[in-house]
Amino acid sequence: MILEKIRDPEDIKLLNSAQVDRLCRELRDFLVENVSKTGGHLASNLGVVELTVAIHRVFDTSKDRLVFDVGHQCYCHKILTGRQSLFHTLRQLGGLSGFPKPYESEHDAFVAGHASNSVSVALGMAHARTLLHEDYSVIALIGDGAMTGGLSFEGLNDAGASGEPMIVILNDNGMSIDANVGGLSRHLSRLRSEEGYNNFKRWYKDKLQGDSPAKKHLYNASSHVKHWLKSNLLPESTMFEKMGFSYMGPVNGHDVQKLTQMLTWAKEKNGPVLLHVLTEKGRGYSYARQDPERFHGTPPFDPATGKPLRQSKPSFSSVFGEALVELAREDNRICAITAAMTSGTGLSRFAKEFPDRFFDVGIAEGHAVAMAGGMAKQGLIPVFAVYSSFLQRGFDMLIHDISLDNLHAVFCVDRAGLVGADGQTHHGCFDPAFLSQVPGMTVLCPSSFSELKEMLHFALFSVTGPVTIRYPRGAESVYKGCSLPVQFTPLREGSDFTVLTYGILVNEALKAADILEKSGIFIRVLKLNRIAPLSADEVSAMLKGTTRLLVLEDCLDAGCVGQRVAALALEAGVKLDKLILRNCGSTLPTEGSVEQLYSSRKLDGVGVAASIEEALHEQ
Ligand SMILES: Cc1ncc(C[n+]2csc(CCOP(=O)(O)OP(=O)(O)O)c2C)c(N)n1
Ligand SMILES: CC(=O)[C@@H](O)[C@H](O)COP(=O)(O)O
Ligand SMILES: [Mg+2]
Repeated sequence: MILEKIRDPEDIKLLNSAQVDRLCRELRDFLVENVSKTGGHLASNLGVVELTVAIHRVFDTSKDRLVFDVGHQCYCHKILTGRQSLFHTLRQLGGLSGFPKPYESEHDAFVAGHASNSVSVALGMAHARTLLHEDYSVIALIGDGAMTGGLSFEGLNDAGASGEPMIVILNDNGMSIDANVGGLSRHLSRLRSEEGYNNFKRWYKDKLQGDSPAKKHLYNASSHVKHWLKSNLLPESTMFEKMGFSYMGPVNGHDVQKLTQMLTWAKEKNGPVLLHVLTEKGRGYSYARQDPERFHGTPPFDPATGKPLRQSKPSFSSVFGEALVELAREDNRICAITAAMTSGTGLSRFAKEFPDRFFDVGIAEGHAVAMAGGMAKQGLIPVFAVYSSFLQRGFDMLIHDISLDNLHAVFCVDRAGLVGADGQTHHGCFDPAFLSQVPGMTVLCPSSFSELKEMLHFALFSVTGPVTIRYPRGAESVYKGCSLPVQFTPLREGSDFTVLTYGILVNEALKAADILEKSGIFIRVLKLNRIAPLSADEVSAMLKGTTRLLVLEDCLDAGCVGQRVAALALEAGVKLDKLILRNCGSTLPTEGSVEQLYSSRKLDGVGVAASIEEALHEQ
């Protein structure tokens, strides 16, 4: 085994070409074997095996700065930079992160998880190197999907003009999570045809050049075809050159030798270079190659069949998607928008049934929000389904392009709260605070599938201004009730303590009530159905009879609902003897199962019950 012997990435530079080929094969086997157990972003990593090896043959990532975009394709890099023996802990509590983390290794130059920032970060590093008179290379590795994000254009625009020596490696596999979309994607596929053209030219010369009169005749007669192909299929110059980059490629991203040569040239250039690399997502594992979307982020699976080990259950996303299709059949003003997350947000069926009313805008959340504003203004009912942490990108547009004109756009905020294995960059821990700050925004929080459906109907047809429905990753739990969107619903009565919560955490509050009941402690469980707007009168009505309160949430503390409830209670003259704000605190949890993370932050039934018992003993 060659892979086992790679203790340091410098070892890769010593391998001969046969050993490099073997290393690539072993890396693929290692990825499939491990990710089949842990789950993770398999297809993207299988696609960058040769590219990662070539990068390590040319650069020293302990000093040269390799900035991953999104970072879901960093597994080979982690394996080759001293983390092979820990790889079985990937995406688990206390284990390796699935994304680059500088705290894990000096080889991880920068945090990643959200798309399209790598060129900006790399340019910042290049400026630092120049101003501090240091000597190292800076490389941004960005996919064709991530390049659809507006932020990457801002970075390219600035970097191209800056003249700073840096390399942007564009890993073009034609795929985002789903097929890539938009004008850039079309430009890239035209550039890709250059590789096809070069291959054709080689074949053409090979076959038709020679001394025989027949070959000469055929060569002359057909050369106009070659010229036509060149002038009609290939662009005159690339957008990257126009922005100030030296463009190199496209190059076969599975040929380590060619890649090594190109990277060496790029390293020597004294200015910004864009190296266009063509790769195949899922390469080397037939199930992933045939269905790269399914293997983009996969749960554990059987490597022999490619089948997931557990059957997938209905989720809030799938229930939302089905419900939206039903409603869209009734009302043709309803449109669905996704920012490159069609399947993740449950919109695949909508996309098939209503292609004209379905908009995949690429990884462009800010644009999606502003576009929803335009649609709403002109009479449509836009529904933007988006993961909570990615909507952070659209905060300004929520205020400027939606709220200021009180437009009726619907935001279906998926992955709200803790998401589990993706960790810090993906937890939806900010939206309760930032959505509640948007003037005029209604924020609804279903705790069950039936409630989600009810609230979707209410949001589409009964709310006039902007409205959000926030729901978690995965399935509903024990609570399957349905409260119409009234402000709050008491789920359990008791006078010793009140637990106020919303969304999926009602299940933990109910568990706490069961645990405490066994010790003769009876708590009131209040379920908030709408966390914004919230008034002093509503809080006063909610807390009638309550003197001891615990507010349970899966977001960060600053700006959480508990803080608002406390302030409004004070304003309303509600006197509380005891107040516990139980949330994620001021730091984002890392990776782990949602249950483990709840437990680590005492957000689970056991933790809540223990806190209440402790508080009662103190009194
Ligand atoms: C701001 C933001 N929006 C959405 C995502 C979700 N996301 C992660 S990877 C990905 C597709 C990236 O495609 P590409 O960069 O081409 O990489 P590939 O998977 O093809 O290797 C998307 C949409 C994200 N990480 N960040
Ligand atoms: C890398 C990335 O941002 C996405 O692929 C994310 O991991 C998807 O997560 P879900 O599994 O929750 O859809
Ligand atoms: Mg891609």
